[in-house]
Amino acid sequence: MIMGVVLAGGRATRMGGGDKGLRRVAGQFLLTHVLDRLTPQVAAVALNANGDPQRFDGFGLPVLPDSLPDFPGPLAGILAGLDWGARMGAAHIVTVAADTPFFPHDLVLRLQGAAGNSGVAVAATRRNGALQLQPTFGLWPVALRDDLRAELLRGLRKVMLWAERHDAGIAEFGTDPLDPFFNINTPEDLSLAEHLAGTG
Ligand SMILES: Nc1nc2c(ncn2[C@@H]2O[C@H](COP(=O)(O)OP(=O)(O)OP(=O)(O)O)[C@@H](O)[C@H]2O)c(=O)[nH]1
Repeated sequence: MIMGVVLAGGRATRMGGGDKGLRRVAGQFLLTHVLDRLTPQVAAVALNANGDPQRFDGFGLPVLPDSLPDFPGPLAGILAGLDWGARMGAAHIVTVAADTPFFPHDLVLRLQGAAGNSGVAVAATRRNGALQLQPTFGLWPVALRDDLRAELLRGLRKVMLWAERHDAGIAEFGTDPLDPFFNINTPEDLSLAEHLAGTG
């Protein structure tokens, strides 16, 4: 069983603070766009976010604070997702970023197809021949959660470094007509997403 976890624990400094997922694109929360893509692909979904969980009440989903507070970066959110997956009896989780509204409808299937013996896979695209890794979009076995906890405590902060240590497979996605991992960091990105949502 694969569960989905939306990584929404960032600080959104380039956006001016607050929750990027609660910004609106085409009249809907960014998080709603993300959930519309993720929910059909997994058995259940949770949000990873710190602070007051009540601001997400309208989504009716579990809100998972980082398992290790004060460890900056998305790895702490992935660990929170793995701990939740373990409690729910899942074998794997798939993580997605809360600021990426157009990610592939076949993300989970393609990650499963790319995973090697370790069961780990991450998404990527290619630009001018070079692989662009998208490690916040990954398939992670719940059995690796104690390994991740130990690595975080040792100082590991980079998702891709942890993925490489577990021989991550790479699921490569096309970018025509749109980079599916276009993510929203600034108010200008939000305007562009508004335009893309209208034309897409
Ligand atoms: N749990 C958790 N998730 C994080 C943290 N930092 C980033 N993320 C998530 O990682 C993904 C990529 O985040 P970024 O856009 O690089 O960082 P951000 O904090 O959201 O935005 P900036 O502050 O503008 O860099 C998003 O899904 C974030 O929610 C963190 O400290 N904890």
